[in-house]
Amino acid sequence: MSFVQLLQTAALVRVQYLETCGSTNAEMQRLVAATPQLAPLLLVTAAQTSGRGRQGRQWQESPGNSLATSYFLPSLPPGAAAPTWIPLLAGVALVQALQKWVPAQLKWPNDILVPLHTAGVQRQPDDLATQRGGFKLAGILCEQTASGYIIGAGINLLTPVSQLPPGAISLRSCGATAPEQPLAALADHLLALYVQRLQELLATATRQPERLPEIVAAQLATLGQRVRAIMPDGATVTGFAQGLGAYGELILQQSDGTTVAIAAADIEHLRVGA
Ligand SMILES: Nc1ncnc2c1ncn2[C@@H]1O[C@H](COP(=O)(O)OP(=O)(O)OP(=O)(O)O)[C@@H](O)[C@H]1O
Ligand SMILES: O=C(O)CCCC[C@@H]1SC[C@@H]2NC(=O)N[C@@H]21
Repeated sequence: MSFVQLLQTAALVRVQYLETCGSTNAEMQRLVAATPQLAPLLLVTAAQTSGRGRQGRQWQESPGNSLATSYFLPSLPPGAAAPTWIPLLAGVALVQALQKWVPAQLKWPNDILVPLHTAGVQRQPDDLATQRGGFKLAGILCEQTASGYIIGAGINLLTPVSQLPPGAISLRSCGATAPEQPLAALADHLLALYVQRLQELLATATRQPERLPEIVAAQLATLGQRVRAIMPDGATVTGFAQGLGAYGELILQQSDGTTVAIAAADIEHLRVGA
């Protein structure tokens, strides 16, 4: 029995595998619209053809080498953490699952990185990897619907370096998987670890929301760095990433000592002195 079948047997989540799909998040949106009372569900494909990132950006796939998945969370009950924590919790769950293979870290808000000088990595750092503070192995895209939240995750599993975009890495090109390991077994093992951890964290968000800042901060490579935040309107804020706010915002301390809470931005790591 596979790892994901074990999850299904324990009734943790229903899993639907798709041969191919444009975007698992878009497919989940269609399912949610057709079935308003949809229960938790995991959509999975290794052949996504038009994956999306934040702000209409593209998530590039290498069909047969990468994993795309979307988890539907119907709701968070009253008294639970704010939904702005969901993408960060998904990031933590995926980071902790990937740590079975590599020293994965979270970059606020939605990037999963492997540190630049990790042993075994078959790729030279480029500008994008340096700016992010690591090679991008996976990304999270959460979207809200009328009846819940869609938690999308894209992971580069076996993609050769030649097919990866600048600044990216795959588990295989980290030297973390045996060359003969098939994608299905790897994907299955990773998904089971991810979904289990995600459900634990969502339970914590419901019962002990006060614990979230500490849980997320423990995996967040962004904290303690000097960073530039580029806001959706293009404005920039530079500062020292000090901590997380009540809604999961990134708290930056500016050079004049004042702090600012960043709710949404692209984050660049700055070299000391920049
Ligand atoms: N398969 C992939 N592996 C790693 N990175 C990818 C892949 N496909 C696309 N990307 C990167 O992911 C980004 C997707 O945009 P999105 O805004 O969701 O990410 P972001 O986290 O905000 O951006 P960034 O990673 O540049 O900080 C693109 O900028 C692209 O560089
Ligand atoms: O760029 C990012 O960091 C976020 C990328 C998120 C990609 C995943 S793949 C599964 C799900 N479906 C999509 O269309 N996007 C997300």
